[in-house]
Amino acid sequence: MGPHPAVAAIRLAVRRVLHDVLTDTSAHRELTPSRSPHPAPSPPPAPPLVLVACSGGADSMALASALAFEAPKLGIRAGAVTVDHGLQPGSDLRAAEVVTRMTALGLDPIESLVVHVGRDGGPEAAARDARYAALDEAAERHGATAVLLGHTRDDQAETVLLGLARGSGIRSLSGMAAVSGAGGRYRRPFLHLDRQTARKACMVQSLPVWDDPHNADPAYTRSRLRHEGLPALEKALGKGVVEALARTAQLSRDDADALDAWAAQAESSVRDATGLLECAKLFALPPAVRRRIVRRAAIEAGAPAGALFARHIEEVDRLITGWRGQGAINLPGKVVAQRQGGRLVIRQG
Ligand SMILES: Nc1ncnc2c1ncn2[C@@H]1O[C@H](COP(=O)(O)OP(=O)(O)OP(=O)(O)O)[C@@H](O)[C@H]1O
Repeated sequence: MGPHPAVAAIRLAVRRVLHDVLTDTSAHRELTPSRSPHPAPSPPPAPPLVLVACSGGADSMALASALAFEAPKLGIRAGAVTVDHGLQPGSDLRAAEVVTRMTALGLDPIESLVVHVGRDGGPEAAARDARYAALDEAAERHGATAVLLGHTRDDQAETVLLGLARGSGIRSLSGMAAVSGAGGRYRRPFLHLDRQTARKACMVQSLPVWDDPHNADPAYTRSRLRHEGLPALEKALGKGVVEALARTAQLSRDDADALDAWAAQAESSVRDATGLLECAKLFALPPAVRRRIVRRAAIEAGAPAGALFARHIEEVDRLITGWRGQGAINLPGKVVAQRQGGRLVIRQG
């Protein structure tokens, strides 16, 4: 008898990603030229290492179990990292528990990292920044080829809804990428898998899971969305809404990539000989392309991307499309945008 369908599903998802990782690694090796004209026969390359980022929750426990099962069959070493944010009493005990569970799965190396969570951008963003910094550092130190994250289709649907509610365009509707980070380090094998499948896979494999109290804490926006927003939407629109939102993410990502490429190409044609942006030429472009050029120029001038919102760009855009002698516009990062003699000048003020 084969494995339970939920276990088969998580293993297949991980196997696919491991194949991608292997393909990318061997392509990279072939592309990396030897420095010496007469290279000495090199020792066989060490088997690649893939780490799983595990919180002890159902999604990443399922992920860890599937990685432990699939990696050896492909000659890949499999390890794990758990991050202790130190935000709840007993978080150190939980981290130790995760290490025990990862050891039982046969993963090696296993790391438990304690991080300091600051305050920038709110509690969720600060914890995430600290976590990714720790994961990056661990990946570098171990020379890991990839780090697997347990985000599911449900997480993706939540991310799309959060983007939609912010009103900030299709880039934020495109949610999380299946591959991201430096050199495509982060991989999300479960992005097309629903949360229930991961939970079920843990249950049938008798893997104990830890339910993060933050996930149920109504103080967190994502938690309210998970426990109130999405169920209400499902009630009103039907069960397929999560899948539809995840599909929206993929479609939006493709559209956003195409528009970004268009804007990058169009940019040189709207600059004058001195490199300044010409308002008449910008005006002739479709708004989606024009606003992207404006945004890129603002970031180039020093505006932090994370603090630059759609309303900022819209206001600068009005210097081009609704010119009536407006004054300079202040942007985050002390960047100033103004219109001067038919040119749009964006620079540090
Ligand atoms: N403390 C942590 N240590 C290591 N990895 C983590 C930690 N928290 C989150 N991750 C990684 O990020 C992914 C997404 O985390 P997030 O908190 O958004 O989702 P989650 O629903 O809590 O996931 P899970 O059920 O796996 O805990 C996790 O699946 C895991 O891969």
